[in-house]
Amino acid sequence: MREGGIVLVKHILTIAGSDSTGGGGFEADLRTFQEYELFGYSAVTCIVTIQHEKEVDIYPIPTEVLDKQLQTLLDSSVNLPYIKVGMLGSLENVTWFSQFIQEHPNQQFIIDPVFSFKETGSYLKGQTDIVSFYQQEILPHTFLTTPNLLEASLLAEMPPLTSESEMKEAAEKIWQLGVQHVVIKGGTRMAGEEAVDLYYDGQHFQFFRLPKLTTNRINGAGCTFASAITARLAQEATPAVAIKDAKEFVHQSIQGGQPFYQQIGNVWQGANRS
Ligand SMILES: Nc1ncnc2c1ncn2[C@@H]1O[C@H](COP(=O)(O)OP(=O)(O)O)[C@@H](O)[C@H]1O
Ligand SMILES: Cc1ncc(COP(=O)(O)O)c(C=O)c1O
Repeated sequence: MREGGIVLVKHILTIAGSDSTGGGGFEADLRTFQEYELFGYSAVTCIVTIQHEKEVDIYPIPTEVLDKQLQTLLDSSVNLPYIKVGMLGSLENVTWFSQFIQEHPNQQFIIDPVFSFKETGSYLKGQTDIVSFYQQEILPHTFLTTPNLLEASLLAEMPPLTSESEMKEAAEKIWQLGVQHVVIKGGTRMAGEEAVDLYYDGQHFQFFRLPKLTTNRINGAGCTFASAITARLAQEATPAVAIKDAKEFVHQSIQGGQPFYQQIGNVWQGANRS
């Protein structure tokens, strides 16, 4: 759309934490939105720092500050129909968000339930309560969710998922919580040569497969995948098309990943520029 001589772009919001390593969090989301030529906004939920490659500290933003960020954005004249949500960072923030999502029935929420860290394999504090808030209060109001294999087993209350049939069973259980579209990321955690993701809309299963890349530059892959899906939805793609495009986008971003630590590096969204 044009206004005078100016091209007007679509606007999109992420509610997410800051990843001080630069790879994940709202930093990844905004870089992704930019590649899709969308005007990205962020409301910051927490700041994550990592010392000596293993000590993860999460500094949650107080809920009143979260409220004020969202008021600033949602009171404006811009339209933000699609909102991506990443790490909320504390049980207080998860509780706050449960209320927020229910008060905004006209927005479509894409929820990436971030419960654990790839860098260290550690989990968020208060994990059991956090998972039950997602199950009972958040997912029933969610348009699309993108758990990884670990998060899917927690949400579906199943043992670790090791096969495509278990992914299907978990997707059905998560869908029964009330979310409209479920995407389970098999990623590298699933055995085999392919990075397999599963989409379920309550009726049909669809697998998305691409070759597994041999690289450790994968920090931010989950955030990039969910924000690319949100970007394509904002551009009016169907969920199946949005997932297919996002899968190719994150694949390119992993392939063009940049070094950070010796053990793990960061995905680079700019690798999608031809
Ligand atoms: N090594 C890899 N090669 C190709 N695709 C990958 C690789 N690792 C992850 N992916 C893909 O990246 C996306 C994010 O997955 P994953 O890294 O499992 O998420 P999370 O960051 O939430 O744990 C998925 O589409 C997954 O299949
Ligand atoms: C704030 C924040 N959100 C999300 C993530 C998850 O990143 P990924 O996309 O690798 O799952 C991280 C990882 O460090 C993070 O710090």
